[in-house]
Amino acid sequence: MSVQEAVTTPTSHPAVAIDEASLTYTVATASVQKKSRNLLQRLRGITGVGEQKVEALKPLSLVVNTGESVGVIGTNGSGKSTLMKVLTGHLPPTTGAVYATSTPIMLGVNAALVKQISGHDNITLGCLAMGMTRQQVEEKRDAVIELSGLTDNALRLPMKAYSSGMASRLQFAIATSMDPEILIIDEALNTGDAQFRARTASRIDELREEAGCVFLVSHSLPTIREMTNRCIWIQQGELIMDGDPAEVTKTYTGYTKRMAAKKYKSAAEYLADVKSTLNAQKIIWQ
Ligand SMILES: Nc1ncnc2c1ncn2[C@@H]1O[C@H](COP(=O)(O)OP(=O)(O)OP(=O)(O)O)[C@@H](O)[C@H]1O
Repeated sequence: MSVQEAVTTPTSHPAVAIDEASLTYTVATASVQKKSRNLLQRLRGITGVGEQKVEALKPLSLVVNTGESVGVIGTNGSGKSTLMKVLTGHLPPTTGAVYATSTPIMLGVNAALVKQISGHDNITLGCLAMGMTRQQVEEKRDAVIELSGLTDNALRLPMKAYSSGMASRLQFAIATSMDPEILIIDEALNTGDAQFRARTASRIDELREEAGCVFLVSHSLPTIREMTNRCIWIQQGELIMDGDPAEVTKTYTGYTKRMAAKKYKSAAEYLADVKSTLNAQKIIWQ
């Protein structure tokens, strides 16, 4: 769907428009004399520093509307995180552009929480860091605590005493306390237990209802099916499929099964077949 179409459809309001965005990393590499055979010789033979380009994301266009929660799937190294970093503005696209109605907030496993201070203090710090006033932090505190599901005792402990699941819960609760219009969750949910997953699912629903839009990057296909209403499959930096989560995850499994069985030729043909049916979005500005 184009932005033009999206705008003219009464029920769709684009929250994010990715217009032919691509990303190529530049990596510094050591230049080595060709004759070197073993590691030591190769190290001795280093003649200088070169550069290597990694095309992590090929030009990709996508429009996501408010109220959509989009699952992002793809095998390791397929470009999912890179796309999310381009969305949040952490990485400027090499070509193309990204437009969003507000700054997308990334909730990732590495989001900044301070291990040495208590959960309570992390709530204060995290909320202040997201731009809340002290008064807003106090207004939100109970809701954050409730969503985290952590006891007062746990919240008094320094975060270094938390399990990874407990840390994820708190991180999720802090990050979503802002009611961000566009929220990106990168793998953060996989460490939670069933009870927490149910809470996050209902919080994601709330965000969607509050006219937000959510991107969820995950290798857990049940999580994607449970929590999203649209799914995109990225492979080798390209958009392969975009549609209903049940259908996309099923098709994707067809690919991963071939890869796991080392049927590489068949997997490549399957991928090309699926991609050929993609109705690629093109953004037309009015
Ligand atoms: N900082 C970087 N410098 C150079 N290349 C990078 C960098 N980060 C990622 N890449 C490369 O870009 C490609 C896409 O990586 P990306 O992290 O986006 O994949 P991903 O789909 O998120 O993978 P995973 O599921 O393993 O997290 C890979 O080939 C990777 O090696």
